[in-house]
Amino acid sequence: MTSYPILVVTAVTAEADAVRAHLDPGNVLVEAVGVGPAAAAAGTARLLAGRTCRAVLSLGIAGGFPGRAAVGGLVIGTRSIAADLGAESPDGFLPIEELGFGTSILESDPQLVKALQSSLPDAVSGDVLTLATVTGTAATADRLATRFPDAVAEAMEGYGVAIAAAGVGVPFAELRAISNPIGPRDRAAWRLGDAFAALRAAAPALAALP
Ligand SMILES: O=C(O)c1cccc(C(=O)CC[C@H]2O[C@@H](n3cnc4c(=O)[nH]cnc43)[C@H](O)[C@@H]2O)c1
Repeated sequence: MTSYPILVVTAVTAEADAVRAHLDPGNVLVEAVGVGPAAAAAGTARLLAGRTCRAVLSLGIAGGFPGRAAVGGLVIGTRSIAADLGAESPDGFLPIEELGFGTSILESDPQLVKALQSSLPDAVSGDVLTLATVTGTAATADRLATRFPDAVAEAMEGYGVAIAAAGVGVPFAELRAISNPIGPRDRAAWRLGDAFAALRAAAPALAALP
């Protein structure tokens, strides 16, 4: 029986290389499409056009909410949420649901989540926020942590990949390795080596996905 490949979408080549080296290329296709939700959606849609895939994964590094996801650890996204898609108001942020323009929340496929959880038992599961701007102040981090009590991480692509996958009815999930805590910008504190090591270690779990 034909087994269609898994498509793994990353933002940058370094993320793609981290997992590609540990995978059977016939079974998993890994492509970097650029940083941010727009590049992620456009790149994923292009890769899915004229190709059948059994699942699509958004994969890469991310910021972790302190106390919820540790630097160097892995996060399995149960939902990918476009946290800045909506409108400001004097009474606070209004998500697109409240504006009547669709949904800012896309669920990961439960079977993919279950398979990842079973292959990666140390990973934390929870919501992963998608933002066009990396959080860089304690005030924004606190506001997001309050608005999204189940969020464990933020990155810049998951919702974009998910919307492209949903457009063609392909199961989606998000897997992230934490490179930095979410909070006041401190680029020197980013632990890219630890996060890339976690991505490399997670690669075999991708090949085992249903
Ligand atoms: O601020 C810098 O100097 C800088 C240099 C290189 C890369 C960056 C990024 O922001 C990379 C964004 C890239 O990584 C993901 N990511 C990692 N941590 C976070 C975060 O705390 N919040 C949002 N995104 C994050 C993201 O998915 C991008 O693909 C900055």
